[in-house]
Amino acid sequence: MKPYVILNAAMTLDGKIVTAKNSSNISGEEDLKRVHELRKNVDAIMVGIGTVLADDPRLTVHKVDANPEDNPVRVVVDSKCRTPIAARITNKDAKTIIAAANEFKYDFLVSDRCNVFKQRGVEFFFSGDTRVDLTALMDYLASQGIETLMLEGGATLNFAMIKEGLIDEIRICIAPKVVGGVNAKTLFDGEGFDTMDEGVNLELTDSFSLGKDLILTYKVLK
Ligand SMILES: NC(=O)C1=CN([C@@H]2O[C@H](COP(=O)(O)OP(=O)(O)OC[C@H]3O[C@@H](n4cnc5c(N)ncnc54)[C@H](O)[C@@H]3O)[C@@H](O)[C@H]2O)C=CC1
Ligand SMILES: Nc1nc(O)c(N)c(N[C@@H]2O[C@H](COP(=O)(O)O)[C@@H](O)[C@H]2O)n1
Repeated sequence: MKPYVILNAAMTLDGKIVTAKNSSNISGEEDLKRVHELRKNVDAIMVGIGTVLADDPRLTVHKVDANPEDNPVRVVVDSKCRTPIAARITNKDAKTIIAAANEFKYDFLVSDRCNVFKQRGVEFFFSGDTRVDLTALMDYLASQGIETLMLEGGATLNFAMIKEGLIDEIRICIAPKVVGGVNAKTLFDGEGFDTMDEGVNLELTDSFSLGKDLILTYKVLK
């Protein structure tokens, strides 16, 4: 059992989702409104710990009209429980689940940080030995009533999710910009596949201009 997973991201024409110096304002205003309408229409939104540490995102609906109950559940994939106490995703604006790995479970559960998170209502899910078991996580989220999940990056988690066959749809905003840089993260990093034959095949289902950007929607072929 798993939620329907939509990966949404913004990238430059050369496939970069952030520069090597961590600059990531890619989407135009119109696209950000589209993203927040999508946030409003899913049950949960998930990012990797790399994104939390780099951006300190809110992961709420704050660029279009919304009520507090429109905020999706926030899920952070954080094997080693590195989420900072000051991270905005741990505030009370929405429910938050931190998914961590079993190796770090006992030390974390007795830590002061864990108590602070618990007081804020943050929940935890442990799976996998040293790294979060993403399939088990999807199964758990589905058991919690989460039917639709928006994956919002970053590069490492995106690849792990698609490699595990857990992404159903991809919505990409391509900004008319090129930034280059061998150290700038792309839409899918991770270890990559060795051959084109191993690559994940997609089917283009929609494409349209939005302000200065181009929006492409793909179904992931399984
Ligand atoms: N332009 C865009 O649409 C977006 C850009 N970003 C950018 O992406 C960057 C962050 O990307 P990354 O550093 O790649 O971090 P990430 O957000 O993909 O998190 C990766 C981390 O997740 C943890 N993790 C735990 N279990 C895992 C598993 N089973 N598989 C994979 N990872 C697992 C690991 O600690 C791993 O290092 C940021 O600079 C952010 O600005 C992030 C989201 C959207
Ligand atoms: N769709 C999109 N376009 C961009 O240009 C971006 N930089 C991102 N980044 C993602 O949005 C998160 C910020 O969320 P809040 O506004 O703080 O709620 C950021 O962490 C990335 O996941 N997305």
